[in-house]
Amino acid sequence: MAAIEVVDLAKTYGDLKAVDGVSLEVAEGEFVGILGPNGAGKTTTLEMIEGLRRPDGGSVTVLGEPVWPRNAGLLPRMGVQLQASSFFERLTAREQIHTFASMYGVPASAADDWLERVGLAGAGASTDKAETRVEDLSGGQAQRLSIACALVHDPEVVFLDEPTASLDPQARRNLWDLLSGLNDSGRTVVLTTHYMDEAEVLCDRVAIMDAGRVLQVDTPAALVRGLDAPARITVAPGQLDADAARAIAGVDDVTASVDGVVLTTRRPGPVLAHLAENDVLDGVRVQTGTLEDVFLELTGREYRA
Ligand SMILES: Nc1ncnc2c1ncn2[C@@H]1O[C@H](COP(=O)(O)OP(=O)(O)OP(=O)(O)O)[C@@H](O)[C@H]1O
Repeated sequence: MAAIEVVDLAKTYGDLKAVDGVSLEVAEGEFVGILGPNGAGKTTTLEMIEGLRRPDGGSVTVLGEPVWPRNAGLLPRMGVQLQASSFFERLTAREQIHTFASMYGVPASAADDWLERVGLAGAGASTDKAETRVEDLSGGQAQRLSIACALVHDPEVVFLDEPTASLDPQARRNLWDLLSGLNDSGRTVVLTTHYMDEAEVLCDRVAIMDAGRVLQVDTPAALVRGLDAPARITVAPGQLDADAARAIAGVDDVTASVDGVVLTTRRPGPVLAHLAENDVLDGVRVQTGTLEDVFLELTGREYRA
């Protein structure tokens, strides 16, 4: 049985089709990302899957049960982190998560364990923030706390809405370590993100969303493999002149840049072999397609998060 089954989901605001026929199946234990630019419809989709917004059309089941009308029986089995994390004011981090724990009948010791697991308390934490008020936490610390609060009742399915939005690159990477461990114990995780690299690093499969529709769903590697995009091979400066590069069989285009000579080719194998034979392989950089290229191919537009 799929952990999550979304069929032809739709939501309209006035004239705007915010979600326009989205279907998606998530297997148990899978980590799936919904990736798209601002306004693509990710949050609306996620909140309908969570049972927080009423769909205008289509259906959602989580763990085999319909999420709408509001299904209170599912709440203990789901962990939900909303995009704007809201906390109880003036509580410390520890009081905050204890409050969440008590709502689910979870012992305070389990809540303390979660503070440690997300690095906000205990010997492993670089800075112990358990007794810090939530409004005095940094953005990254607040995100860690809100994820811990969403997980404190050990849900089977976890939903995260842009968990690393507005964090600096270092804090994002720290949070990735935490998130990548989330489904180790078989939890199903669905997150939304507008960061391509995040989707690529964390997710088993990625649903690329734009203008209310899911354009393609697959593993990041398969999405990129399906591209009809050439490889770009950059040879370090001073090793190869542009005319010699143009003469290499399989090279479609050559441009000079400050990084060296850039060869565009759909047959990187023979071109690299030629460079090796001519002893100019040192410092060569090969770039293949990225999820940005996939988005460009699917929509005809550059990806702008
Ligand atoms: N309650 C609402 N009333 C009217 N329009 C809405 C409402 N919620 C969302 N929208 C619109 O629906 C579209 C999709 O919004 P949504 O928040 O789902 O996108 P998103 O992909 O999550 O974007 P972001 O990355 O900016 O959060 C946007 O154009 C948004 O302005």
